[in-house]
Amino acid sequence: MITLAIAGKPNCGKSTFFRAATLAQAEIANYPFTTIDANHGVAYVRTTCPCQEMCVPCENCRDGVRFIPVGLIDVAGLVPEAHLGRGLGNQFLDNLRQADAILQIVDASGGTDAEGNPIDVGSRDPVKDIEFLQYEMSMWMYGILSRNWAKLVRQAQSKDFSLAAAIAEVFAGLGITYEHIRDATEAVGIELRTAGEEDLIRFCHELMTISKPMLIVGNKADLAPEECLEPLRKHDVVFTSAAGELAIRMAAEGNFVRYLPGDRSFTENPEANLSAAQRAGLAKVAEFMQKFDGTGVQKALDGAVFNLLDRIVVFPVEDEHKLTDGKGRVLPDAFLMKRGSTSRDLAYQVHTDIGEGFLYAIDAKTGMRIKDTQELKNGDIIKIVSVRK
Ligand SMILES: Nc1nc2c(ncn2[C@@H]2O[C@H](COP(=O)(O)OP(=O)(O)OP(=O)(O)O)[C@@H](O)[C@H]2O)c(=O)[nH]1
Repeated sequence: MITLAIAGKPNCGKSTFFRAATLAQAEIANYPFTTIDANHGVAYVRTTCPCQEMCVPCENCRDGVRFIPVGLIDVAGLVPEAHLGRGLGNQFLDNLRQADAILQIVDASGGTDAEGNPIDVGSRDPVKDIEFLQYEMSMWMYGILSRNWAKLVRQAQSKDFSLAAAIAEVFAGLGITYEHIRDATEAVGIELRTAGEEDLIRFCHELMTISKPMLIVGNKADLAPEECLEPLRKHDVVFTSAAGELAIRMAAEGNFVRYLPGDRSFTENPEANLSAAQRAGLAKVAEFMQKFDGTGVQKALDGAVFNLLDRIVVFPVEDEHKLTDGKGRVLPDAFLMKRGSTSRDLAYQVHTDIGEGFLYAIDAKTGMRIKDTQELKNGDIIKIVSVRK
C-alpha cells in the first residue's frame, strides 16, 4: 500500500490532520481498520468510480465517489537541530523508510515559534517552517554520509565498486536506490569523489527531494492572516484546516451533516438537533470551505498520491461485461498504479501467477484487446487473460 508520512514541527497540527484523515465513516471505509496504532492509520484518496459511466450497480462507492486506502504515519514532531541528536531517533528513521512521500505540515497562521510554542498569530513567517524541515532532513542525511565517508571511499577504491553504489548501500534502508544517487549527483553537478562538505550537503538535499517527495501543507489556514498566506502561495502549498475537517467528519459520523471527504461543502441534516454553539462552529468551517474550496485535507492526500507520486487508478475485473470479479462483486478493486504502467504490470500487481501467465488484456470500456506494452489510463477497467501457472 502507498504510505504517506506527516512531518513537521511540534504543534503545527500533525495529530489533528492524522485524526481527521483517518476518521472514516462506515460507508467510506470498507477497510477493516483505519487506526492501526496511535501513529499508523489508513486514509483514503478520492477518485471517480466508473460505475455511473458504465451503468452498473456498485457497492464500493458513494454516489460515484470512490475512496482508495493509503497508509498514513504521524511522525513525531521535529525540533530545530534535530539532526544533532535532539529527537531524531530510530523511530523517525523507520517512519521515513516506510513512507513513499511526505506531507510536510507547516503552521500557516504563524502562531507558533520554531519549537512549536504558541506565539501571537502572524508573528512568525511560515516559510521558515518549510526551510527548517528540509534543512533538518538534509543535514541528518549528511550526518550519516559524513560518518561513513572514509569507509565508503576506501570501499570504492579497494573493490570494483563505484562510490555511488557504496552510498546507495548506506541509504538502502531509507528506500534510496543507486538511480536516486546517480540522479542527485547529476542534478547538483558534482563529482562525488572530490566533493567537499558544501557539495555533499547540497547533494543530500537533492537526494532527499528525489527519494522522498514532499507536499507542503499550510495548516491552520483558518487562523492565518493574509500576510502569512501570501508568501506561502509561491511555494505551491495546499492550505488546510485540519481542525475543520475533523469537526465535520465527526459531525458526519454522528449523522448531523452530510459530507464526503473532499466535498466543497456539507449540508446539515434537517433532523439534527444541533446546539447554538455547534451550529456556530460548523458555520465557521463552512465559511472556510467556501473561501478555500473545501478544508484542503483531502486535496493534500490526493495531491501527494496523484500528482507527487504520479499514480493513476485502474480497476481490474474478471468479467468485462458485468465488470465483476469471480464472486460477482462489481468493480471490487481499485489499484493505484504508477503512470506509464502497462496491463502486464497490472497483471503482476493482481498476482505474481497472473503476471507470469499473462496472455493479453481487454479494455472493458471499449471491449477491445490491448497490447501488453500499451500504457494504462486513469479510470481504465481492465480484464486480464492469463494461463494459471
Ligand atoms: N484553528 C486551527 N487549529 C488547529 C488546526 N489544526 C490543529 N489545530 C490546533 O493546534 C493545536 C496543536 O495540534 P496538534 O494536532 O496536537 O499538533 P501536533 O503537530 O500533532 O503537535 P505535537 O504532537 O506536539 O507534535 C491543537 O490545539 C489543535 O486543536 C487547524 O487547522 N486550525
